[in-house]
Amino acid sequence: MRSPAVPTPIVVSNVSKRFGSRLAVDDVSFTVEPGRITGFLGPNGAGKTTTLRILLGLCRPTTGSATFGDRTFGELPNPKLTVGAALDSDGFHPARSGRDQLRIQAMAAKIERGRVDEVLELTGLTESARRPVRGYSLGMKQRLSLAECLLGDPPVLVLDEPTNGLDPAGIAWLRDFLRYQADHGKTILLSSHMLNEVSHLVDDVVVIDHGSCLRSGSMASWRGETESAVWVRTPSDVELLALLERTGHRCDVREGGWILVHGLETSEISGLAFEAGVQLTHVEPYSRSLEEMFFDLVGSEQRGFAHA
Ligand SMILES: Nc1ncnc2c1ncn2[C@@H]1O[C@H](COP(=O)(O)OP(=O)(O)OP(=O)(O)O)[C@@H](O)[C@H]1O
Repeated sequence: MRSPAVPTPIVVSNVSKRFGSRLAVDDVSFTVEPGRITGFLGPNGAGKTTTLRILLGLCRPTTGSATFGDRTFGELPNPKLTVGAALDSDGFHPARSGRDQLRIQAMAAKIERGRVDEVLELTGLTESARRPVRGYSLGMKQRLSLAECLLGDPPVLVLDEPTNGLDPAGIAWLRDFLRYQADHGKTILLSSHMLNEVSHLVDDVVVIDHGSCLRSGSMASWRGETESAVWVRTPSDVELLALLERTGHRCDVREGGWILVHGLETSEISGLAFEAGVQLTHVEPYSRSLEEMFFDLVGSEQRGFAHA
């Protein structure tokens, strides 16, 4: 019988990493809490992988420290029992079956054999477990990486770009899988440069760009700080635009007759239009995407990266 894993935060304190003249990570600090899914987000080259490599003991920080609880990766007696890490889902032996890959890993980490079938079940791979990995889709390889992470039932999961190559159904499966793990107390840190893709997966965000941490905290508080806006449609656009101008409200006219009104809630624009006798046929709250919130943070000159 395994004893339940002790909830373990990830603590990154003032980590910097210099490669020659390049400062890849610049004084980054954040904490990842147990029971939460935290997105480590930023464009290509922002410093995400370097930070994760430091956390996982694969690279030494120039300054600062990164720990699981109060221990660095190197200080953990059997790391697989504390942290499950997936940095690369393409490192499996193509001729070996998924089950054999996991058995070898389990043996090396002195984990009981029965756990292999449990993690195959948890990741939905039981049916394909005896087939060689060369026949697996990218999504199945991602699941096999997750299965490997779970072998030691660790309290912490660290996943580098886990949505890479997943179709919408795969992303939906990953969301439910991660939520289940977080609800069972695991600390989950996942990196991604596809901001909108992960916005529905994460509770908290750490945003990094050019090696510096720009923001850390909950998605909800970040959303709460962004300006409200409302989509409306009206058969009387001239009257509505005149009303908005009179009342000092900024708006954008978009395709299909939609008008985006800034700085108002749905009830406020409805009340304003009703009092002025302007009919509205549609009123919908506008929700800013994570990508747009990111650009608000760094300035619009960096818009290029999102489609890289
Ligand atoms: N071993 C290395 N030697 C020199 N420079 C490096 C090394 N590893 C990373 N870098 C540089 O450090 C910066 C940060 O790279 P890193 O891979 O951490 O970014 P990233 O956010 O993970 O990007 P991506 O989303 O593309 O994986 C980049 O400019 C990269 O070229």
